Amino acid sequence: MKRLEVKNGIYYVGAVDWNSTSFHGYTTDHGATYNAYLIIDEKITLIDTVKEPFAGELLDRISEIIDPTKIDYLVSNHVEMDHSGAIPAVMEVAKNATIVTSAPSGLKGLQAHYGDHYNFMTVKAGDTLSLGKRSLQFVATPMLHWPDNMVTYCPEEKILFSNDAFGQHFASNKHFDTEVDLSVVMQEAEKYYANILMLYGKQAAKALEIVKGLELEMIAPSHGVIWTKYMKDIIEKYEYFCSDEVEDRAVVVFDSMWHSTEKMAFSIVEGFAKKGVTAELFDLKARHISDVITKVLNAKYVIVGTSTLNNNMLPTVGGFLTYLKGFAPKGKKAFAFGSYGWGGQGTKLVNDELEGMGCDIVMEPLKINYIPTKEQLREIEDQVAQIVE
Ligand SMILES: Cc1cc2nc3c(=O)[nH]c(=O)nc-3n(C[C@H](O)[C@H](O)[C@H](O)COP(=O)(O)O)c2cc1C
Repeated sequence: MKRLEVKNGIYYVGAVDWNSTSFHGYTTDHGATYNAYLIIDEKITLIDTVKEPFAGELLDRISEIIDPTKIDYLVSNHVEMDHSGAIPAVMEVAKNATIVTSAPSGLKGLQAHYGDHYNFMTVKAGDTLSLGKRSLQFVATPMLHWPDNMVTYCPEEKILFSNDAFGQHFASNKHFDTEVDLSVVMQEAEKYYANILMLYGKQAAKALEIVKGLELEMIAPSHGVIWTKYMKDIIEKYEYFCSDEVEDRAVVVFDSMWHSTEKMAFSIVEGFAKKGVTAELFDLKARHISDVITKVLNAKYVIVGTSTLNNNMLPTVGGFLTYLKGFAPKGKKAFAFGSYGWGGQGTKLVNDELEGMGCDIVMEPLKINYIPTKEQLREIEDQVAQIVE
């Protein structure tokens, strides 16, 4: 195995999950990595671990550098199992190691996952741990995206171990931002932010202020590539993601049994086009909700369509709305649309859901009985064009 020294005496010892296609339900089209870092100093320190099935790869990478029994500290920035899953395997080997975690949530979370039989040291915001020549400073980032989250800064090396922040699901045997296709990595960073962090925009903005106050040469997240040359770019992206700024852009998302609602969706896209507004169409039979949510981030309009099935909306649309609601999309401009046969309850239910989650309803539900005619479709285009500001 190649030893990858990312900075003086600091090594990448993570794992590449080439075959990952789903990360707790979010699609990972470019695979994933679980990054861990080993610091060689008077105190040998491991920053985070990997998902449990990759414990062997982690220990093999560590063994290329030192005997893993010599690990003194294991810093757990986040309890979630993609970073903590290999803690038992590491502790089995490094019997004298101390796990460094946030108080109280990190400690409680790790004990609930792995028991209380390890040596633990709890740290809080501003605490410093000396490793010898280097030190680690801990920065609490609660609810980014669990209560226990923290990031770890090494001032002597000007490196931030940022855990989930600035991460991307992107498998590669190249680990720096300068070595990969940056456009793909940036898209994956956006998808990661949208699906994992979007709900916590306020906390993200606060954490960004702290990060901007640090002297930095490198940001080493626990997923994807390490930021060096493009550090400023990803920080600027994050500032934008967590801002209230919206693009004059619409996301039109729907499902349809016999294409009637689909025809309406096409006309809605055309209606936006008439006013020069970019609108993207997502058929929930073909597109995954994690991709749709990525587009919802910073979009002005979310338009949701369903036909009526058994007095209800289509189940895929219900699933999407449940996911959307979790992100509290307050203030997005929205309306419901769809075809129906008799009762036509589907669109009203979608409308009520959108309203209930705080969207700004800009039009009564657009409903068409069975198959829309050409005239009706033209009318839909005009109605949509009228609501565009
Ligand atoms: C299994 C089934 C159940 C349906 N249930 C209802 C219903 O409860 N109420 C209603 O208004 N229409 C109902 N419809 C009619 C559809 O909503 C209607 O055919 C509509 O045009 C389909 O639009 P779509 O092609 O976009 O799916 C049902 C259709 C099917 C196939």
